[in-house]
Amino acid sequence: MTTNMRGLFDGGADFDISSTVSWHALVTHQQHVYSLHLRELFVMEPDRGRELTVQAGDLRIDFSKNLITGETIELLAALAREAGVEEKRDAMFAGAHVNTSEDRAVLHTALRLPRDAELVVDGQDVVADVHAVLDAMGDFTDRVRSGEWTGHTGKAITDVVNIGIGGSDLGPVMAYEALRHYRHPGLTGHFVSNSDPADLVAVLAGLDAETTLFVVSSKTFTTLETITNATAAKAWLLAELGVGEGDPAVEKHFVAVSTNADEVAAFGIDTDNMFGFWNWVGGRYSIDSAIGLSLMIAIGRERFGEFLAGFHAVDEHFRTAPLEANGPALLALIGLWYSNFWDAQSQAVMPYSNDMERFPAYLQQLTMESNGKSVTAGGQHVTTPTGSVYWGEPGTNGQHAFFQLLHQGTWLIPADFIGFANPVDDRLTADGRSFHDILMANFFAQTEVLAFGKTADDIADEGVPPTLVPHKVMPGNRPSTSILAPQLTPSVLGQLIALYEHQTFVKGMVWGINPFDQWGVELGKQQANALMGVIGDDAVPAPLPDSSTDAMVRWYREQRGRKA
Ligand SMILES: O=P(O)(O)OC[C@H]1O[C@](O)(CO)[C@@H](O)[C@@H]1O
Repeated sequence: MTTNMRGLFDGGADFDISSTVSWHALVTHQQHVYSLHLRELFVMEPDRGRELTVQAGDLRIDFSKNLITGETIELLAALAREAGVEEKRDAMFAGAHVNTSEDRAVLHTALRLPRDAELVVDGQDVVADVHAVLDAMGDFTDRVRSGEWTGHTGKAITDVVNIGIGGSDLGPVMAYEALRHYRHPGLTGHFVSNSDPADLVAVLAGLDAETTLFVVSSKTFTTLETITNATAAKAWLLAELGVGEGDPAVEKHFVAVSTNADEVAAFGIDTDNMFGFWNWVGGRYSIDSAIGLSLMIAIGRERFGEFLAGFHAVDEHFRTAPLEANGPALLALIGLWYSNFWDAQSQAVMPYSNDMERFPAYLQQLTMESNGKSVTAGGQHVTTPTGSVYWGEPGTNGQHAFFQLLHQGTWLIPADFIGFANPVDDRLTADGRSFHDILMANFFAQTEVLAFGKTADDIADEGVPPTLVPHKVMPGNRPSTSILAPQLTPSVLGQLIALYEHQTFVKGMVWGINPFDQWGVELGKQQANALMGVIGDDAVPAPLPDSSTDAMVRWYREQRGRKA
């Protein structure tokens, strides 16, 4: 396969997804589905609960409570085919340069290939490279977990601080929290990301430098927040240990995860203690690369292997299942159905798992940094809305906060519910009742009530006063997808992440955009650097171009005791 995929991914300057036959068919079809309520759909198709459920690895994905019919799926699959989703998927897996604006392969799927798989890209044996790094991570992890790796004063490590931001933080912290049950009992993980010093200060306050290991995670090793935090952490460590800059103590307490060996060395970290990855791993697709080092230290190399195997199971499903029965593809296409044909602007994700609290935040970067684009890969302005706003909270907490709007508000907000049959531990009961059963009863109840609601007649029949009836009507017909798995294991977490990675890809491919670059975050970084000089300088700044920023900056300088 050629590595130059510009033709396929640019789609040709004339290709406009909203002008395709399938798109027009979906516009017409939407009017038909709009006239039906989920109550009617379940009467017309009594077995749709089973028929519209797809198995992807261990994930049981029930799409039946969506505003769809069998025909909707056929039309959406036709749209995906017209957009070339299958060819683009195959090209991505094969290592083609699908990230056209940066001329890079996109191979997070290679990070979870088994050791005996084969993939050579641009002359490089990718599988061998991946497993060499995994082995190095595993060896290091074993040494830290066993106490063989010690700090400068010979004490075993008790605390691991991951310093990173964006994809170099959200994946590690989300997975560390989600896999709480699998963590090493003698090691505590901490995550510092924000350039607000409060983040680092709060973490350092509870730490003993002698037993702390910092993992500085940054693909580029130039990210302002990460380098600032790492520099401050190094100064803290040196002061706490009573040694000076350049002291070899740093090597025992700082390791790096990066693609940039020069910057790692310049920072003062021994590149023997650097775990590498490659420019074909995007930041938001990197938790399964060396960026997962702090997670591997927490859960051990075997569990990390299971985590990767989970990703791979869903990769294989995505790669081989027909679109009509393909979990990630359907999740994407039904999401796109709401964005583009029902004017839905957001997508809620509700994990019924407290340990998955950070999953919605993780998905925000994955989906919104990927698909928040308004030009196509070929540089044309898109003709359709793209990237939804992802948000959510664990159930049941969300029920007592924003579910009111989901049930009776005016916006159409499709929601993904994620739940597990078995808790990772069920030691506590409430009067003999399982906590977990209470949690899951709520999961099932919410998806049921969102779909079917309660009519004015039913409410009146209960003797509710007529003036109160309209307030109590539950319209129903609110779509949700239920994603269930046997248990939140490392493998299942990997499967869930891969599910959302691939749904993000499919959406991007239908929209014709490049989900793998993020040019939109650059200008803000440059501007912050420019303003650093303005707000921190002794000299009174020259007038700034706009009166709002100018007045704010002068006010800020005054507050900080600087000349305004
Ligand atoms: O790992 P790095 O290079 O520090 O980048 C951190 C994050 O910054 C971004 O580039 C956006 O600013 C993300 O894509 C990335 O995950």
